[in-house]
Amino acid sequence: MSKRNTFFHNLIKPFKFSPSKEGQSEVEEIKNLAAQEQKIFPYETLVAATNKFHILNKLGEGGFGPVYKGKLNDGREIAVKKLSHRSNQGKTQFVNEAKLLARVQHRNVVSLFGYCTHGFEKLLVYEYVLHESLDKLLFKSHKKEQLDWKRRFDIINGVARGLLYLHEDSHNCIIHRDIKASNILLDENWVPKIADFGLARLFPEDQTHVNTRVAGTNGYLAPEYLMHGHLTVKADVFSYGVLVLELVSGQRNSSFDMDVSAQNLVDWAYRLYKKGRALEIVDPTLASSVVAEQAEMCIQLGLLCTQGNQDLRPSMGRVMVILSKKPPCHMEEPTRPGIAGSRYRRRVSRGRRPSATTSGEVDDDSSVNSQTFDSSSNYGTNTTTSATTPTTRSSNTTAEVVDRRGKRPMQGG
Ligand SMILES: Nc1ncnc2c1ncn2[C@@H]1O[C@H](COP(=O)(O)OP(=O)(O)OP(=O)(O)O)[C@@H](O)[C@H]1O
Repeated sequence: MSKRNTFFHNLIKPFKFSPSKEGQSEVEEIKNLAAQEQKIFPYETLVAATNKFHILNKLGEGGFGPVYKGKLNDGREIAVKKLSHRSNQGKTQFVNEAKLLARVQHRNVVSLFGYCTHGFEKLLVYEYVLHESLDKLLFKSHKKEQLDWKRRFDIINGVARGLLYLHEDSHNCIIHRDIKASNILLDENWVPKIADFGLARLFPEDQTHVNTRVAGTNGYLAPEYLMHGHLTVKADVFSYGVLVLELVSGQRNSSFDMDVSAQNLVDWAYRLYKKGRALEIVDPTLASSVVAEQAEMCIQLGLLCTQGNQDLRPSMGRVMVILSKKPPCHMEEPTRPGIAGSRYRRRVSRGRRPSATTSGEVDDDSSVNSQTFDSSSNYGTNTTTSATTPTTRSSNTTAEVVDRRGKRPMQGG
């Protein structure tokens, strides 16, 4: 090769992709790159770490499949999530998405150590988080005492920090879409860690799934997301607000029964707040530990986050500013809360459009027979969109990495 040709060859070399000089496919190259970043786990390593995915190592089963506890040779404890086989997503894209998520690093977000593909199997490898998820402590009368006010306030702060990171400081803006007590794990120092972030990226919607389900998490869904599929960071802010009020009150928003005249916890809190009696929602278990000014501030903050008008909800940046101030701190007056949505797994028949009620609930009596609440549909994805436009795939359907105005640069599927 002449000097001149060598020069051009070197110039274009880095842009050559598939197949490369060594005959590597694009997938292999990505695999090798990831391996260098130590993100790929050989299947055999995970089999050994979990004792062949032994039932005794099963931590539980969520919407994406079973989760197993494991221990690596280097001593690290891991949680291995075996994704169920519903996705028809290609391997390359799965690897790319998993790589993206594995770069998300924050004290208040569960670390994704890496991933593995093996035949049809797709697995995610997380850091193991010692304590149970928040819901298992907060809503169990014999356990909630472990969560005194300081711990709850720290959790409110920690989750806000984690969400701020996902929304504003990670490589892409990541909208979680499924913030709820069961997705907050607590480590050995009670540091809250947001789990299940970005999982919808690994399970993009496709036409065949669109008409079969409405994903579901009770009581945390922002009304505009539920009713119109309108997804922005403010949907997470809404769910965060519900979580804050749950932490202060020890009550589950979805199964609230403290006051028959109130529709749910958020509504109850708002009514009492308007009467100047906000502190009445505070969990009696906190009687000896609560700092009243902080609790008052958190209630107002929770109400600001759950306002029906998403434009009035604070950003997570503003939430952090509020939380960092010593009470009493000046805050906006919360306006009417939106009614938190519930999503149920149901079969939506083609051609039949469920109507959305003013409460934000999707009213579809055709679903009654097949309405089996099932967290396995819990991708936090296109609930409303699929419910209202069952045969098309909306541009909102798979987005949780979007820009701050709700547009998404990357398309799954
Ligand atoms: N990194 C982890 N460390 C320790 N336990 C975990 C970890 N990730 C998940 N678990 C446990 O595994 C179980 C299943 O978790 P998963 O996140 O799959 O579902 P879920 O949050 O319970 O339900 P859903 O999918 O409906 O949100 C839960 O009991 C959870 O506490």
